[in-house]
Amino acid sequence: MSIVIDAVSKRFGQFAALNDVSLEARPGEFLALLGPSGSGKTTLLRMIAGLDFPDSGHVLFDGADMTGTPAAERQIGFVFQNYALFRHMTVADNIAFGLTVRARRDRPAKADIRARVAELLDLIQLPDLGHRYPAQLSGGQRQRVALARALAVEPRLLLLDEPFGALDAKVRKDLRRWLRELHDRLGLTSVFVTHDQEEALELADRVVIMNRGVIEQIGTPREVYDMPATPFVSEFVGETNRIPVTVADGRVLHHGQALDVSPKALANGPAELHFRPHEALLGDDAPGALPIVVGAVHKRGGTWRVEARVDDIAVEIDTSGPLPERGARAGLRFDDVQIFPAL
Ligand SMILES: Nc1ncnc2c1ncn2[C@@H]1O[C@H](COP(=O)(O)OP(=O)(O)OP(=O)(O)O)[C@@H](O)[C@H]1O
Repeated sequence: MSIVIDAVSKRFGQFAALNDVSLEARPGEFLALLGPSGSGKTTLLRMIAGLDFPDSGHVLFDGADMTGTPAAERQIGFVFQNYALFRHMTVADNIAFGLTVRARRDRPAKADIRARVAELLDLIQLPDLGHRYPAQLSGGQRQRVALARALAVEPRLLLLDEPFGALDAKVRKDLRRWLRELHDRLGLTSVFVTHDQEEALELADRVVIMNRGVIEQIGTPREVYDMPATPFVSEFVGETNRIPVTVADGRVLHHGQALDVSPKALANGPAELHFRPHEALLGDDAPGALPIVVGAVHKRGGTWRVEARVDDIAVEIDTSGPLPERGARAGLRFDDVQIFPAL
């Protein structure tokens, strides 16, 4: 199923939680909504779910306008971080819940519900735990049961709000791989809210980066990492070094000295150079290079991480080449670099 969010805005009193947000999820796509706390991710998810309604704009599923349709009629599966299982019900009864509460005419026969629950227990790889109570499960197992409960009603769309937020790093990593496989196998369209960039970049086909109620960029994990559209995305996704410069008549100046850097199409005025540690080439302090003073050096994975300073600004560079001495003057060059107008 495809989802279209068309110019959706939502206010809470004077506060604009979503401001003219538009995006599309293609059928079978896994979208991550990524952004800092309060950026509007959950509000947007709730509009898609039908748990809340926009002040203006539209929500379409497969082209049909669902803007005012309540959640119960949207055929959606939800998994929330704090969407606790019913403690007094067994795992099997929890999974069956969405089917057993249906009106009699839509409710499957008891034997069919049992069969469906057994199928879902297999799917979440907990085939023998149907008789247990939630308190007898680990956190990761509970979230898998929550997912099975969401899938029981055969949703067309799966919405997940920080489903693994409360779990430890290792379980989280395992579960997210498993979730991605499940998404592919079942042919779902999924929207996943997270503020963990690693999770978003690893899981999603495309990442929607949100900030203060607007979308800063929508792109593949590679696009948002390698080609950040805004300074916010550059800072929020991955590590970034930022150096103030000036654009003047097609040149990029640092303390009046021209750098070998393309100003792209920027107008004259103050600007900011953004580069990731692996994007700088460490060399000598020749004209055109950004001058640095080398600090500590330490091993990081297969490369060296060099800490350095540009004036009093700390920068970090990854290199596998010859290592400069601490205190040495050196210079940085760039194959490709992001440059944004100063805010
Ligand atoms: N019912 C509400 N009434 C008033 N303000 C609200 C309401 N729901 C959300 N907000 C505000 O809207 C903003 C966006 O909230 P939202 O929950 O969408 O953010 P989020 O990006 O999901 O954050 P988090 O990562 O912390 O969950 C926040 O500033 C929040 O305080």
